[in-house]
Amino acid sequence: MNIIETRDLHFQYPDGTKALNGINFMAKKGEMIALLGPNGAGKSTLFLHFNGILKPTKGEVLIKGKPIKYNSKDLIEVRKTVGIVFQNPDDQLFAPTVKQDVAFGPLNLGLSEDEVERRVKEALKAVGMEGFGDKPPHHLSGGQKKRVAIAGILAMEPEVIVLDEPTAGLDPLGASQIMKLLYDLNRKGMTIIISTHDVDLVPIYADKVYVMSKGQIIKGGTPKEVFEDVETIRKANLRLPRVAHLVEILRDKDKLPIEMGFTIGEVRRNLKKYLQETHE
Ligand SMILES: Nc1ncnc2c1ncn2[C@@H]1O[C@H](COP(=O)(O)OP(=O)(O)OP(=O)(O)O)[C@@H](O)[C@H]1O
Repeated sequence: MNIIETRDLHFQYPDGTKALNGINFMAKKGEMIALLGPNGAGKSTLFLHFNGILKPTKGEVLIKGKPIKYNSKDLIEVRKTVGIVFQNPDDQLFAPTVKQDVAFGPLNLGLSEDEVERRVKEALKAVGMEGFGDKPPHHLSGGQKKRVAIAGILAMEPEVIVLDEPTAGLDPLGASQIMKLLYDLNRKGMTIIISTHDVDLVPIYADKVYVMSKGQIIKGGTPKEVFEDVETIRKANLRLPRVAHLVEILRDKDKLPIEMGFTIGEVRRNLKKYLQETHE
């Protein structure tokens, strides 16, 4: 069963902007999905439908097979299942201290103080922000705010975590730490959906990739299936992972028949294979 599904989803903003034009999106339990697309493609708008913050103009959103009903009781249940980390952490952080911010969601779930404390501690540790609990969020750097925003959602222990550009604004080490954390959570069974412009990270972590352009999904599949369709990738103002671009150049310009790959590991294997074959 799909844990999140949209059927023929359309959305128009009050000013008339048609941001989504017939989206059929599917996330199965336990998948790690990356949504790619240029600025303004509709990624954030789609995400805001996943926990009922926005209501479709047409079409429907199903959580665990049930259409969202948009009454407050139903929305509480939906938000227990699906947690969203917004693109801009300033939209998410508002409490006087980091600790209070991360505790806000769990407290609203009516959990005991001990349980809230445990979750806050664990979530801050997971994002590498233990020791920052007493700081006001507005004194943190952009990347630190992002981590705290992620901790706030982790502390809710949702079944699905949706992150709008989780690595944007993070330094390279911070970005790989966050991706590694999401990967570990995914291995433990959590469904993870991210939007990103970081095409180098996608083939390493994602099971499934969707490409959006102008409010539509123009391609979906495994990273291999998606990145092999170079025409669609370039049409959506995206690029190949750099390591794949290198293979493309070696094949096209240098006429070396190296098998395509999308991660450093894959390309390394393919290069070694090629070198072994030519030296036999
Ligand atoms: N509140 C709003 N009112 C009107 N139009 C909006 C609003 N928010 C977004 N839009 C428009 O909807 C379209 C989709 O925007 P959205 O933010 O979903 O794109 P995105 O793919 O997340 O882009 P980015 O990669 O830049 O974050 C754009 O044309 C945008 O200008």
